[in-house]
Amino acid sequence: MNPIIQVKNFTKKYGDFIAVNDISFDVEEGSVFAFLGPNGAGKSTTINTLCTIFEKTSGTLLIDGKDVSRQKSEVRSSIGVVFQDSTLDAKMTIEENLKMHCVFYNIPNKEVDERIKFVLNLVDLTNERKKMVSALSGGMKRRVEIARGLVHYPKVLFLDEPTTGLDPQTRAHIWEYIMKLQKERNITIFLTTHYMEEAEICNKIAIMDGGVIVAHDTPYALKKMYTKDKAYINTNDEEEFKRLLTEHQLNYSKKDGYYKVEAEYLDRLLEVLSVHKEHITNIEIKKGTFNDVFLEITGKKIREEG
Ligand SMILES: Nc1ncnc2c1ncn2[C@@H]1O[C@H](COP(=O)(O)OP(=O)(O)OP(=O)(O)O)[C@@H](O)[C@H]1O
Repeated sequence: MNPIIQVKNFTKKYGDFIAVNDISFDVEEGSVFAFLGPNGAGKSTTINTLCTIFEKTSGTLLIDGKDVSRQKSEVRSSIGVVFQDSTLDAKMTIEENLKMHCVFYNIPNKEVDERIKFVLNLVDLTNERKKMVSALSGGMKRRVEIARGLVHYPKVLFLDEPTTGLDPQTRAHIWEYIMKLQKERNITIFLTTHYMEEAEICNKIAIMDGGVIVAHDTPYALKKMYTKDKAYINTNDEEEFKRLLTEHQLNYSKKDGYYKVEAEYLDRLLEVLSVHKEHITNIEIKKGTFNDVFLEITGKKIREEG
């Protein structure tokens, strides 16, 4: 395992206010890493410091072994950044925007065409390259931003809510590109999202709240730790069913005519169901969701899209 991003005891203060309080985490090379948290958690502060835009107050932040405070230009050539707000020049074509970025990054002239061809192919925009950015849909603009973030061949791509405001089909396409980058180019993706189903398909997730990291693990481990499966049951003998649940020390609640029973103690639940089977009219088992994980850890619902 090779950590391409290393954050150690990072603190950032704005005046007396501690926005990020002594956090440490690593991101493995070639992984897709989701950085989540409610509003004001400290995500943007952390990302902006990693991207060399903000100065840290204390701690060590390394990207590909380079210090983000002391080796800014080396770090900048190792990272690509796609922010939420478009920074494309709308009065230029896709190709012109990419060319401008190549100049900015001192890409040798002889390599420019090949690189532009390569990144446009990655996001399926080869045939659109002569189009003006002003004429593109929101999804296409986001794809151009991703292509531009890649044209200097970074090792890490930072994506700040890459799919916010896009329709489900375009979101799915953006995810295809993200996964392709990871698999075929071994690019490390560091992203923020408020779509829990997107966080769930990442390799690792860190959840920030109040300036600290409150959870950091695989989606599977977090789900296992923070959610419980539940059984939704209808019965035609409620009194007897309640008696059995109580006798077997199973927590339950009743809503809209069905009993919601925690399926944590499966052996006890199966015993109740077996004794009571003649009276059960419907049963459904629901798995815990990643929304439950987020709610359980932060006590807050993830921001819904407006
Ligand atoms: N320039 C600043 N001066 C003072 N306080 C700031 C500044 N920038 C951010 N903060 C505060 O620092 C805390 C962390 O902010 P940050 O933008 O990093 O959070 P976030 O997790 O990215 O939130 P969001 O999801 O809303 O973007 C917040 O309380 C915010 O108000």
